[in-house]
Amino acid sequence: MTAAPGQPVLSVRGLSVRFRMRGGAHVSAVTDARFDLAPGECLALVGESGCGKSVLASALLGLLPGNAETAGSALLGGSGGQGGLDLLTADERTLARTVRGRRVGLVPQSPAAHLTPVRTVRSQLEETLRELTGVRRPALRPAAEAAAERASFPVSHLDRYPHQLSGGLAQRAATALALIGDAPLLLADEPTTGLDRELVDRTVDELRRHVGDDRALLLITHDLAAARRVADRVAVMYASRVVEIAAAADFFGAPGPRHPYARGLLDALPEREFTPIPGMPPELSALPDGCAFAARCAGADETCATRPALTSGVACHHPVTAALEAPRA
Ligand SMILES: Nc1ncnc2c1ncn2[C@@H]1O[C@H](COP(=O)(O)OP(=O)(O)OP(=O)(O)O)[C@@H](O)[C@H]1O
Repeated sequence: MTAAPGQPVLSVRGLSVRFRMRGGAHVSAVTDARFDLAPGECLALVGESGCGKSVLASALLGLLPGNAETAGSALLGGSGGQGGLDLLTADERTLARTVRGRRVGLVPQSPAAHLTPVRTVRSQLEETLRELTGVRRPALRPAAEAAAERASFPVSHLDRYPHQLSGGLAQRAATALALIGDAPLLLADEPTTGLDRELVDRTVDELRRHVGDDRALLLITHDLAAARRVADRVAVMYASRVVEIAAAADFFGAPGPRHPYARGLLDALPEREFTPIPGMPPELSALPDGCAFAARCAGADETCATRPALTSGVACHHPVTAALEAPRA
């Protein structure tokens, strides 16, 4: 099922996730996230470890643990009530039968943990094909081979077990599984963890190749080079909030990021200034009322004691503008 014409594949509004902890405490893992994902688009969600990226992905798949409380909406295949399914309120039966694999394909962080260790790749592809597409023998074998080829997984390796695969091939096997249902939304949660640079590039190029007229990719990563390589837009998360959303060309080129945290992220890259952002992110159980980045920000002043809204794509009371800073390399 694809999005209606002119509709986003995914429309996230005010999505918040917080975890109930012992003693009445709460961890706010995602706060008021809002973004759309258009057909044919790749949105990279970037940010430091622990900022809430994976929790957001789990919310979209209905895979949050029992101590999670959610608010807002995440409409799949429509918005404004026009045929969209709200992933936050859908029941488990709907999610299991019609969403996971069929409308949202997950490319996991760790294929080694995602693939069943005691079954060959062929058997896992065939099972997923049976389940999602209804293909039966004798068509199953050629269908599994076609599914492998689609993700550039060598057919000659189909009878191998996951532990017999390199990291790159395991990732391709996981991608092949994710593509079987032809889901309009591909959700890749840190799909390049543990891969070397060349394999990272190959993996994200591969994922990008599957973003077509009807399909969008949400790429969750802390690898800014990977985001730069394939994303159309970049959403930067800090301490549970999306603090900037920008076109990738603007973000990585000129004028560059406008939020001080996002600029700090880029400046920390070895190929840029290699300067770490001072300090640490706040505890998600004790977020300040105002800007969560203020304690680490050289430009903070009294206005930062109030929380900035995400206006014009940036949540900062005084975002850096092109007029203030020279374009970056
Ligand atoms: N079940 C839970 N109960 C309480 N806190 C949780 C739970 N699951 C996740 N968290 C917290 O939510 C926060 C966000 O975690 P998340 O895994 O989304 O971060 P991330 O940005 O994906 O980081 P990484 O890149 O390391 O995966 C973390 O502080 C984490 O400890």
